[in-house]
Amino acid sequence: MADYQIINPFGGDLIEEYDFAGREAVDCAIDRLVEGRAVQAAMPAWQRSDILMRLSGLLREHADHLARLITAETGKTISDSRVEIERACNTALASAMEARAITGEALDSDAYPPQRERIGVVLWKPLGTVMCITPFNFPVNIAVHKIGPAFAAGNTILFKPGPQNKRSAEFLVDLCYRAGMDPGVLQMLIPDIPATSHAVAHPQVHAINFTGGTAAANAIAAAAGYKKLLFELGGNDPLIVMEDGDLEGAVHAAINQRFATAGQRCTAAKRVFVQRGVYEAFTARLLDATTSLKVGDPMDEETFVGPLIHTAAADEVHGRIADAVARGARVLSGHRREGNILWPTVIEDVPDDAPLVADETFGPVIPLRPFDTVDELVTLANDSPFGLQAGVFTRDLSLARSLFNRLDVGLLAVNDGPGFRAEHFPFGGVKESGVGREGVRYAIREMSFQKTLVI
Ligand SMILES: NC(=O)c1ccc[n+]([C@@H]2O[C@H](COP(=O)([O-])OP(=O)(O)OC[C@H]3O[C@@H](n4cnc5c(N)ncnc54)[C@H](O)[C@@H]3O)[C@@H](O)[C@H]2O)c1
Ligand SMILES: O=CCS(=O)(=O)O
Repeated sequence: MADYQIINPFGGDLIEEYDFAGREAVDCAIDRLVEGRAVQAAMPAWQRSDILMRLSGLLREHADHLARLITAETGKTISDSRVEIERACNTALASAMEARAITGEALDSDAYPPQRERIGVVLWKPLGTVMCITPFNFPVNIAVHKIGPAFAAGNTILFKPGPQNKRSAEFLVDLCYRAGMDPGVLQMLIPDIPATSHAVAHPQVHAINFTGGTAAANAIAAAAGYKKLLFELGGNDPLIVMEDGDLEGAVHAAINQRFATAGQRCTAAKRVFVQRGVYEAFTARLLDATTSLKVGDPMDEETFVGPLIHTAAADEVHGRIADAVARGARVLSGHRREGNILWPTVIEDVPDDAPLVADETFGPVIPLRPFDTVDELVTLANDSPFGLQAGVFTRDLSLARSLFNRLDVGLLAVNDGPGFRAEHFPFGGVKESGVGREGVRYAIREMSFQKTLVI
């Protein structure tokens, strides 16, 4: 039997099986990427920009095929997959724009004595070879968020997608080649864990750009040694509804940012805090909206909630809901399961230390938590090892400003949910949500170093 089987999360049919790459294949790919540095060094920025622009066009041209590949391998609904490809086109386009705009700065030595009559010209240079490791949930857009900026910065790239995403990843790499990237500049491999660690530790790999969970991040950090690490990790992001907030907007954000992608998104609204005065009204509207969502076949254009990625994931989320109920929580809607599909679930009275809310729960569950004061809210929201993003619905700008200062997050969206993301905005968290920033311009800087010429 092959090392890995790609199973369709909806229906369970076998899509493909394959063997993982071993250490020899890793060494071969890295040798190729070392040679490919000369290709990048000889290429002017405008040519890199043109290639990324072509990639954006190719992604658009093949959007339907790519969306279907993503849906088949992840169970993400086809409408979600289409949104992902639209985002990936923008990410490639933003990488093309930024590739031309990488600029340094000039410094005059006369700012401090002694007088030296010198000028420093500070430029951004590529790190060399960057290994990009991606998760299952946004297999194309997250990959483009890594490959686009790494290429724009002038690096060569070793791309390791999630094992479930082999087909969409191969198609993406083929589009990159068709756009004009040299195979010496981009190599894709899916090694087993020991061979992945070998690549991570390899002295010719200068940086790891990783998106995924804490366990893998810890293993990568342990293997990497002294090299640049860019980590985009998990979240337990709060959506906050204040008494003066737009309830309709808040319900819309909760539904779209928790039940889409079956809740398997780092920035999903995983905890919903509602101020006591509007708790009942918000809950009633949320339940109304939840029960009308179509659940089922992810290839159906009308489906809003499809399956989780695999049976173990569905077992885990289903088990956490059952555990919360055993601790006194009340299910208001959902908690039904068929195969890997979990019906969108709204639940209240979950104890704050139940794993359903204390840990990152990757599934379509909204735990409602009432609160009275802003101080109480801030304590609850910050009581997490994670700190990715947050969203607040309020008309009070001074409150928004104060929450911006007090919440431990990388982004606060006002009158939107924590799932807000524009591809060119800085993206990343604090605490265990990660290290460094994505968002095209910021990712380019993360995958570059500053070199200074003194004249
Ligand atoms: N912050 C973000 O931008 C962001 C975005 C998407 C997902 N995520 C997080 O990713 C997680 C879900 O994705 P997942 O289940 O694919 O994550 P995962 O950590 O299991 O896997 C991510 C990638 O790491 C690889 N990997 C696993 N173990 C490894 C090891 N020991 N050494 C090297 N590589 C290893 C996997 O094969 C995969 O390619 C969630 O925690 C989610 O919050 C974060
Ligand atoms: O899992 C999250 C990735 S994104 O949608 O926030 O970019």
